[in-house]
Amino acid sequence: MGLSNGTVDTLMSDFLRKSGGVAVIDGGFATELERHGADLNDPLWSAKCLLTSPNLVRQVHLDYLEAGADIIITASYQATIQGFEAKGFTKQEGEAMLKKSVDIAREARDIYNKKCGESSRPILVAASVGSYGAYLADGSEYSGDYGNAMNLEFLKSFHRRRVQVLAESCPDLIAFETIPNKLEAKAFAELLEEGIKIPAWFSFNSKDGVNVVSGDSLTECAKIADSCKKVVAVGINCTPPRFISGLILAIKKATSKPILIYPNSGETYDAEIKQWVKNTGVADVDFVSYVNKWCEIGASLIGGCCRTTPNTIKAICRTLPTRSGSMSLA
Ligand SMILES: C[S+](C)CC[C@H](N)C(=O)O
Ligand SMILES: N[C@@H](CCS)C(=O)O
Ligand SMILES: [Zn+2]
Repeated sequence: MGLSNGTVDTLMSDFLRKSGGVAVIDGGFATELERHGADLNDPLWSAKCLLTSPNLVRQVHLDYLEAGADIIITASYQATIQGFEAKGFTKQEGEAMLKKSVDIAREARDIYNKKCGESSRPILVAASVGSYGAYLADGSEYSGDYGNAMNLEFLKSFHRRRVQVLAESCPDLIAFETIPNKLEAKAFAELLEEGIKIPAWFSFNSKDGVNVVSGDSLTECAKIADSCKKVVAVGINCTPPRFISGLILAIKKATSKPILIYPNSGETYDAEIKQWVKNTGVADVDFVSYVNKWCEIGASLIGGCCRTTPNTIKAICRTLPTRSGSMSLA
């Protein structure tokens, strides 16, 4: 079940209450596809699997639900109409692919709920919207540098139809994620005000533990999210775990909306070879050692981003007092 009666205003508070105060987001999606053998060396990155392996996409969603995730994020992070057009698809086919990303996640939820029967829990499907930098496919979401010629209208027009199509596909939420700069946060906030009926979260990334990756002030970015009525949670993703506590404290000063956190493993991404460099990562046990501290200081949605796995999510569920013993996590 989702939360079919929820409105934009109450969706997140109802959901968090029903989840015992802290909800669990899934883990790295694209990197889990890769662990299952998918080759993501492609401008569409994980969205390539919507074309080539929809069954694997569904299976990864199911694996995260089995691991204990309360929120699953769709495969649309790097799915854009422009990206599909560059591959020779029509605009309509690109739009159909966006819808398919939501349909597959909803199917996974239905399958899982059916299996759980009466012991099912509320589960949300969050439609991912990655940044313009993700579409560029050169790791720009870790620099947030779009050049001096970039402007608000360009970003709004780049994302507009994509956001509309995803919203019309009936996810519970839109997850604007790995937002690297203030201009793009503003573009997303303004697009939401153009009649989008689905609530959203804004999730930024940082590489210094203070600012967002472009160097823009996290406080200013979080304030943009705070001012937008459609935004129901604000936080950080795809950022090393060691930076998270400080970032939560900074966000808390800018908003009283729920705070979400889904760090990566701490490894570094090499966009040229499209691979993670395995030198600075933390093991699941270290990642999870931070989780209760993050909750104590104010986070209420916790999961993992790139290079975390269903095992990370199982470990998060085991460590949360609100979850321990509430489900079997074999
Ligand atoms: C969050 S990054 C690892 C996503 C992939 C990147 N946009 C690329 O295409 O290389
Ligand atoms: N939801 C995306 C985020 C990439 S930073 C993924 O997990 O692949
Ligand atoms: Zn990530």
